[in-house]
Amino acid sequence: MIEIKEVSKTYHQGKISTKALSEVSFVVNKKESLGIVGESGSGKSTLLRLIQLMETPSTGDILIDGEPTSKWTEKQKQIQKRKMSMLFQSFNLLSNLTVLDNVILPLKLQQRKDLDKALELLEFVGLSEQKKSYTSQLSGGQKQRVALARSLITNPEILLLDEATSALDDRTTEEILVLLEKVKKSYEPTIVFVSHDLDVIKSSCERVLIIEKGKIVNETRVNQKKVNSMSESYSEKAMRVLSL
Ligand SMILES: Nc1ncnc2c1ncn2[C@@H]1O[C@H](COP(=O)(O)OP(=O)(O)OP(=O)(O)O)[C@@H](O)[C@H]1O
Repeated sequence: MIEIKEVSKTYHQGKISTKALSEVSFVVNKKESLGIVGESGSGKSTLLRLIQLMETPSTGDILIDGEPTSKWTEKQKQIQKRKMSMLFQSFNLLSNLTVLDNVILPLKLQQRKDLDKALELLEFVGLSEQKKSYTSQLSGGQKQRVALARSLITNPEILLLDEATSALDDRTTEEILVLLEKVKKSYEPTIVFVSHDLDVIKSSCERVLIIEKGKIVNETRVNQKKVNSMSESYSEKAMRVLSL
């Protein structure tokens, strides 16, 4: 369980201070999918970076399984970071590496190698045939599939998604959301999904926090609609959404 306890974050740039988060408190339960929605600049990415232990709160603390991370050594933080993976809007793939090498990269950085696992994950995301391609040859949806496979190679307990579908069109977004459901069933990670896209969050999260100007202003359980099957055509989706 992750507990965000009265966390504030202020950035200082010269004489300018920006309060990105203001006394934010909430928990993320093990294996749940928590959505965080809010407009641009509301503090969503800051929250993810804090959970990821890439930044530290100005005040307050982040507790992981009951332990305050502010008291952790760098080594303890490093161990926790390895239990988390992040998916970005911009995919963050290396264009000079093949699809397979991109997937295996997080293991290589830890001086480990597991080719079978990488191949299994490429199969899981439906990209076995592209394993030798360079990522520049792939579509946006395919790139995010590679990024998803790469994020799973370290068996993360926590998957953090920062606007992970925001660069994709509607159809491709649906495909990634279907894949995310498969990830949930097969790997049961804890998911924190940050997005400004309400439809995406509604499709993929059970519980949602609404953030505004650095404060959590509301929390709701999602009346979950089923993720649409991949067979729904663009025009069917358009009719469904537009006729609501
Ligand atoms: N490294 C930084 N230095 C200075 N200010 C920052 C930094 N990171 C974020 N901010 C500021 O903190 C506030 C919250 O930013 P944050 O990126 O967390 O919001 P967001 O909801 O993720 O927005 P977006 O959806 O546009 O990425 C903004 O006012 C932003 O300008």
